[in-house]
Amino acid sequence: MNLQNLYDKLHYEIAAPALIVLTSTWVQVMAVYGTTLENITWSFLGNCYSWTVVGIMLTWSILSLWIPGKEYKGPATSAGHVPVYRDNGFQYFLASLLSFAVLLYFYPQVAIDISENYPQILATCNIIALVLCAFLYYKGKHFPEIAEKLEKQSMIFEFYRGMEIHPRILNVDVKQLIISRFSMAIWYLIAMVFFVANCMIVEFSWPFLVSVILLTVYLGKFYWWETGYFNTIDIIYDRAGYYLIWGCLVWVPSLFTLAWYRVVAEPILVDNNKAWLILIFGLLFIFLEYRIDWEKQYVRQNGGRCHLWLKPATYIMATYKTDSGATKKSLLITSGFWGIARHLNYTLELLTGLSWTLPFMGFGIWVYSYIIFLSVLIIHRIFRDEKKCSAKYGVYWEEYCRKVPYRMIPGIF
Ligand SMILES: NC(=O)C1=CN([C@@H]2O[C@H](COP(=O)(O)OP(=O)(O)OC[C@H]3O[C@@H](n4cnc5c(N)ncnc54)[C@H](OP(=O)(O)O)[C@@H]3O)[C@@H](O)[C@H]2O)C=CC1
Ligand SMILES: CC(C)CCC[C@@H](C)[C@H]1CC[C@H]2C3=CC=C4C[C@@H](O)CC[C@]4(C)[C@H]3CC[C@]12C
Repeated sequence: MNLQNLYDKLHYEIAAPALIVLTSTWVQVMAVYGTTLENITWSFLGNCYSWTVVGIMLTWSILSLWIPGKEYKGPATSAGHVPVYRDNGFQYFLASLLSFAVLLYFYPQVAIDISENYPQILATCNIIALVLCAFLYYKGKHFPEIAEKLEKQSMIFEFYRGMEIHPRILNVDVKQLIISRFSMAIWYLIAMVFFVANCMIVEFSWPFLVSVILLTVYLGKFYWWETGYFNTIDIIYDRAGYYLIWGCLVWVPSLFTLAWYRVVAEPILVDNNKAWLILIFGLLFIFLEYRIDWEKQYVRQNGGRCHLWLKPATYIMATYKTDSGATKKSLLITSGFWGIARHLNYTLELLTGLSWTLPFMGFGIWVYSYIIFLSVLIIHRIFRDEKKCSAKYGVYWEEYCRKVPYRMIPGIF
């Protein structure tokens, strides 16, 4: 067996089933042992409370995509299909923020109830996610809406990877619903709820508030730029399978919220002065990340005829061929932040995640779970993205890598 065969065997036959088993087990272990809350119990089927909470969140997310409003057309797939999204992300964010705040103001006990039912909420998300992934697999296998080119693989791998790129159910784009509506909102709801529960069980804490403020600004930024997210590899290339759908329905509300869950019933150890410093740096990181994503959009929209950092923008005019054989042009920016490192936005993503974790220093390794996972995800993503860019742009990508030799930290990596 040569190296390529060995890699394929590992990738298709071992990694995917192993990840399914490991991640779904980890979620349950963490829900029971990841906190010092006293009344934690667990049930594989969830309970009435958890089904109500998840049901309301799902209905809220579906409604946001059903109400009439502005549309955004995403990039065409290789089969020429143009996905259509609802362009009301920021309104959805503001409405969610307001509703959570009103709910917590009039019914603060909900914070304790949700915190104590957190394992059941995850169990409920898990059931919904597995049923949805099975449905999407069946639908994509037997009734795909768009005939995309697809390599045949083992059933487990296809379930993990997914079948369709842009599946729709009841006229709703499944990826927009699950990734950018449900998972981002439940991430936020859980963080807010743990903050209020901490105030009620222990006492009000500025460092905890700083952490929630940073998440609020980060998610606000995400929704402000939501249509930009429809141009990323998750949306353009990845299929709606276990990785994305289970990941966003279960992994995001569990692992991404673990730091807050760990400290929900504990007095916070970091002092207020450190918390202010973390807030200043965290806001700076979020702003810089936004600015990097913005620079790419700005230079490309202006066809390169613009300034970055008070100087004319520089770029490589790359050409590439589409699946239908047509030749197209695209800019690879070599000035501004894109001239410093090829994935500086990922560096800032990590620093931002770290900034809302640091207020919980002193509580051991649990609170760093998200940042450890994100580091692995991002390194893996860099190699996936570069493979994609190298195949798309060929010599132009090589030229870009020569001009901008580092990926995340100039001089190091
Ligand atoms: N919290 C989390 O779990 C994660 C968050 N993120 C965040 O999501 C956001 C989007 O991420 P993502 O789409 O992965 O990454 P990028 O925004 O970095 O987009 C990568 C794409 O940009 C284009 N590109 C690459 N280099 C250049 C250049 N020099 N000039 C112009 N275009 C270039 C290429 O696409 P093309 O085909 O258009 O040329 C490439 O595939 C980021 O802010 C990131 O930090 C990402 C991963 C995980
Ligand atoms: C099943 C698991 C082993 C892995 C699941 C991974 C997914 C949950 C995540 C993969 C990519 C992630 C995201 C990418 C970009 C984003 C933009 C950012 O501004 C907000 C977060 C996110 C949407 C993020 C969400 C989780 C992933 C989809």
